[in-house]
Amino acid sequence: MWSSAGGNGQTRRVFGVLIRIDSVTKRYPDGTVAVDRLSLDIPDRSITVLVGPSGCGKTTTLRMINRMVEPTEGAILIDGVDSRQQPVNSLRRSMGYVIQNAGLFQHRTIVDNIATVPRLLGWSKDRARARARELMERVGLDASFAKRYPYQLSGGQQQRVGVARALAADPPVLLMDEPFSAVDPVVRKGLQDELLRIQEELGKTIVFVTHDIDEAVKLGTMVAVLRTGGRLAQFAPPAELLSEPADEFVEDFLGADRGIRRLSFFSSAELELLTAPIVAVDSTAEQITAKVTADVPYLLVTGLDGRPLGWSEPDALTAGQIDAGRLLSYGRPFVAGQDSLRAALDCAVLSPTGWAVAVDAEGRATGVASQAAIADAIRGAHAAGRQEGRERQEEQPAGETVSKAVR
Ligand SMILES: Nc1ncnc2c1ncn2[C@@H]1O[C@H](COP(=O)(O)OP(=O)(O)OP(=O)(O)O)[C@@H](O)[C@H]1O
Repeated sequence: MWSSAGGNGQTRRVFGVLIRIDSVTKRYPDGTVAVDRLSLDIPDRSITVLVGPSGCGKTTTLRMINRMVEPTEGAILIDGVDSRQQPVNSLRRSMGYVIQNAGLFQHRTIVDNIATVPRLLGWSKDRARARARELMERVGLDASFAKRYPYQLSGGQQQRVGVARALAADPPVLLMDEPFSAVDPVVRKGLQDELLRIQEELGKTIVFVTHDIDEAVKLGTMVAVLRTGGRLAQFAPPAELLSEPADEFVEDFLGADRGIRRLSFFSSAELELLTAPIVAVDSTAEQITAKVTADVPYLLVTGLDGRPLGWSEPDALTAGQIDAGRLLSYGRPFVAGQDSLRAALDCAVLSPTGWAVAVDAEGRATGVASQAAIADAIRGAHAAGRQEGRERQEEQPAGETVSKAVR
């Protein structure tokens, strides 16, 4: 067992390899090689994303895992057992399957759509429906939707039903094929966040196909980048992908800003915060004067509850009583230790003073950081990340590679 990437700043646990794709090739009858000698170790209880351009073999790979497509060569091992030795029906029951546009049965109510697999397994109607209602709550669907039909739901709501249906028989594995591609970006973000939360709660092993690299980086504990012809270009945790793309293809596929996006994986916990430039709104002129040093071009004024009110030049404060209405905006603060260095940098860039304001979970100011301090922290995090990557690669067998992430 080892620690792994956390899509929302949490450290996730990865327990071992659940699905081993061992030198698998798929050649369709017309001669198309969709997947070419692909080997991947898919870790247990985490999200592995298959990403790549259209036609690179993502769906074929996913379908080979539940034997909707049979490999031409190579083997797929589930928990160490060759999938060909398992009856297809029981194999598929152990793997929930979610597709784009949800693929719901239009003539069945939402509750009965979700209850489909439990009913097939012989559960009574009442028990299957009770399970379906429990899952509706888990995926964030209002109970009042239970008796509606799919056409009476929005696209995003239908996708939630699709996820609930796949989870109904509590399979250890979820296979998801571009499940969120057909919804708008805002709904999509909500569905992604929900999936991370569900994964965190339920500890499923999820194999997720997308052509969207941002989605892959956000969701993946591990990301497999495939190139046309179904060949593996790189298999790595997202932070490593961003910092060390294996070749030009991966680099191009990652797109612009990968340096900035990489900062999402660095915690702000090590960032050095200054508390000296913080003054309470009821401070006396003497107290304010005592805070002023050459290093502090601005003072952050906080309310009596400790929350930031705004920035001021020291001179404007030492002259007399603090007028909260005349302060410069402090912009958007970051939560120290919880948010990433990307968030801290964003705060500094947007701040009228160039300094970022750190707060605790209750929103009380805990310190401020200059852009220079954030740049130092970024250099430190890069060095630590490189070292961690080297150590992990030395310690772990190929494929069993994961690293820490913070968003
Ligand atoms: N049944 C089939 N017969 C012949 N060729 C096929 C078949 N299914 C898929 N292919 C081909 O295999 C290749 C890989 O297809 P696949 O659907 O796995 O790619 P993909 O990466 O999921 O693509 P997309 O992102 O466009 O969905 C493509 O060239 C496709 O045309």
